[in-house]
Amino acid sequence: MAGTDTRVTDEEALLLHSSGRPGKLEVTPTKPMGTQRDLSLAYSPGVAAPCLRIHQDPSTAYDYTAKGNIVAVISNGTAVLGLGDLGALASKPVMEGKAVLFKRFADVDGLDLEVDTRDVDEFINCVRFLGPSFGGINLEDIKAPDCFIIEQRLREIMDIPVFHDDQHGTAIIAAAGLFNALELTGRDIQQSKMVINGAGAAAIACAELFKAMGFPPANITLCDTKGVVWKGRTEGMNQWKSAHAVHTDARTLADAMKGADVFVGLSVKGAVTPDMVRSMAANPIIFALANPDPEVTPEQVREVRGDAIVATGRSDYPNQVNNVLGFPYIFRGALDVRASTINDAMKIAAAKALAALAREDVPDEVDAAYAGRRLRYGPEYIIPVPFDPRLIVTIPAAVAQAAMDSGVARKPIVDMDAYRRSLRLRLDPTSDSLQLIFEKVKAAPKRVVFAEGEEERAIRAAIAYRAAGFGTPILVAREEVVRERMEAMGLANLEPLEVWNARLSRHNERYGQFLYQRLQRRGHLFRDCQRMVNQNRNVFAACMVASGDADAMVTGLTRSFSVSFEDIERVIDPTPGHLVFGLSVLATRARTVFIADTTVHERPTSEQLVDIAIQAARTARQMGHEPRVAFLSFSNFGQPMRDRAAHVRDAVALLGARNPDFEFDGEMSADVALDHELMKRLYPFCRLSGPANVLIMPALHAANIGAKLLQKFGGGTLVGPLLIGTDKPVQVVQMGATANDLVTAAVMAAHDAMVR
Ligand SMILES: NC(=O)C1=CN([C@@H]2O[C@H](COP(=O)(O)OP(=O)(O)OC[C@H]3O[C@@H](n4cnc5c(N)ncnc54)[C@H](OP(=O)(O)O)[C@@H]3O)[C@@H](O)[C@H]2O)C=CC1
Ligand SMILES: CC(=O)C(=O)O
Ligand SMILES: [Mg+2]
Repeated sequence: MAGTDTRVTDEEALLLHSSGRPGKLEVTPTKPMGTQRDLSLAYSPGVAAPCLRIHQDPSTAYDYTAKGNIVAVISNGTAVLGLGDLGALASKPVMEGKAVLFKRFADVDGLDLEVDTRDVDEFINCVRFLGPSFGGINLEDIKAPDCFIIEQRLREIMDIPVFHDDQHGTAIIAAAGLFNALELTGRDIQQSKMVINGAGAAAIACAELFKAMGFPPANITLCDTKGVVWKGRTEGMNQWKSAHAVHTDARTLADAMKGADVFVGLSVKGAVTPDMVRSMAANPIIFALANPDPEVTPEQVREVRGDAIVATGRSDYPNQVNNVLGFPYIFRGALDVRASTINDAMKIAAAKALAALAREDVPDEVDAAYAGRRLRYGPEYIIPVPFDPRLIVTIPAAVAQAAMDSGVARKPIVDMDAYRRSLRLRLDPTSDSLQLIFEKVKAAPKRVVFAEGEEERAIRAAIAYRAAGFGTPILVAREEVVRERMEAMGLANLEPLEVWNARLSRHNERYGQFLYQRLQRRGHLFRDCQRMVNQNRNVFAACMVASGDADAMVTGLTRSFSVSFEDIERVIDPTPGHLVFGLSVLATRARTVFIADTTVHERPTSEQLVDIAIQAARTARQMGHEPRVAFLSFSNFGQPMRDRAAHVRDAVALLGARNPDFEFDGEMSADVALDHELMKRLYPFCRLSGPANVLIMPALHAANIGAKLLQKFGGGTLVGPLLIGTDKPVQVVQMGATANDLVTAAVMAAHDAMVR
């Protein structure tokens, strides 16, 4: 079973919770608190101003306080996962967990509140007065039927969204998974028979949503601790169970499971036996969702049924049907439009968006987060995984749109595209610095050739490039190989990609002549050139770009940088008067920094450093960053005066003589370059008006090591190294690049083609 190596022991979990600062979260200020003035502004006397504003107009609380981004996770601990009534205090680890999931996946500030009462009225009275503090209320792990009464009453009396996660979050995710599982097993929802074990919060909400999706009410049988919930039963009943009672002769779970198409467990560990599984219909769908241990394990199912689609609520098996896929994003969308409630339209929109996302190609980053499992729509992947970065864009946008369409949005979004961009930015700081370029390329799409067109990553990148509207991707490949790969990836139904076969292309004669003109005095015969065009895909792709058949090219997946670059150099020269070098872009939430030369010149001379600085500054500006260039060294402005820093000092002087139109200075150490306060204090004469954002390194090893250290410890994302200075747009990715990296490189190459 995939993923078993991700199992954890109790000891490991206890150690995690107790190590360092106990628990899982802390509060971080968002405003500076370093000086007396900071205190005067943020606290007394300054804080009086927003208080008075809010008093005059309560809606401004969303502008002057954190209210609009805080969701309270509230429980009384009466149904903690499937562990039962552990009480308020013992539920705190789960509630802290939900709070951090809010933050991690949707940038919502979750705050856990454990309310120590089992009395429904006391609980409601406690929560109802907390409304001013929060943008929304996420009720969690409150047992049925109390949870139904609590949620209903709080929804009536509070003016912010109140959402019982175990009911609706679970139902939304289960509905999305079920929708796909039915499709994969070729079932008609109208003809399918389902058994739900459990008749509590999660089970009742699931039954309701499944019926709303089209499941015939008579085909869903609920079971609880007393067995089947049948019409006429009196023991252990309540009005919510009665609403789902069915006419049936079945009295036990085992009776009900015979011939059932779908089983949904929302009860307790081990409630289902292998015999029950054996008695189900062909290709059964089994959602054993009790946490932390399912009603029946996937291993137990496999022993008796090889034809089942199995889902659990856990992270360590395939098909995790868990409300973590819902509540962060549903609240994100609801908060962003200041929805007064979370209604059925918003829930259904979330379920549909989740189901649709599972059918799309999965980015490599997501596979990597799951120990390299290749996630592909099918029986072992019916629902997106929690670490899928597309969720933060797709689900809140669908929820926000549904809130607007159904009239509960108090602050509708005017520009949905801008909203989607802002969502992406919440979790991915690079998206901001690259966004400008992405938008420009979409406005002027380009033909980009992917030289290694038979590689799966290249095919997926080409599909993504086209789907995003960046232009036309061209694969250098054999058509039949691309077709086979797309079939194997489950993408055969897509419109075919443009493929150029280097061996058979009618352009080969022309490319061969072109190459011969360039290489005849470098020891190459015409037939050598023709062979290179036929056999070397980098050469062929470069010829396409050189002769205008494509606007730009990307390569690098299968050969090292130097080998790929050598191929390209045969066809494409440096831009006259320019140097070819590597520029790495490190983007963090706080800043974007350009670092050069990270690939080509091992020990650049002063003159080369100057050229690198000028070209790096130009690229930074093209990417929307006003350059502040620092020439880095181990010394600062001649202290200590050592020979090794001399070529850097000379470069600063040489650049000064060329009177560039950007700020620059040096030599200086990295800490001074990046900390403007320190720079002003120690070197008030320094010409940079802010922290440097273009770092010119003294040598290749320092550049390469520095960029990677920054990425590792700075927590940002490294883009590139981008190849700068070639006469035609070319990008060479690193061999370990993902399909996503390749798309970024293709867009950078397309952008390069645009700005020339
Ligand atoms: N994967 C996910 O995302 C989620 C999973 N869950 C899981 O669902 C389960 C129920 O949670 P929740 O609805 O909040 O809790 P509730 O306390 O509201 O409901 C529990 C239900 O389970 C029934 N039950 C308990 N033991 C058995 C048994 N041996 N056989 C049949 N039914 C039984 C109870 O029956 P009775 O009414 O007779 O007492 C009750 O109807 C938990 O295991 C929880 O972890 C919940 C939310 C999300
Ligand atoms: C996942 C969840 O909320 C539960 O098991 O209760
Ligand atoms: Mg729960």
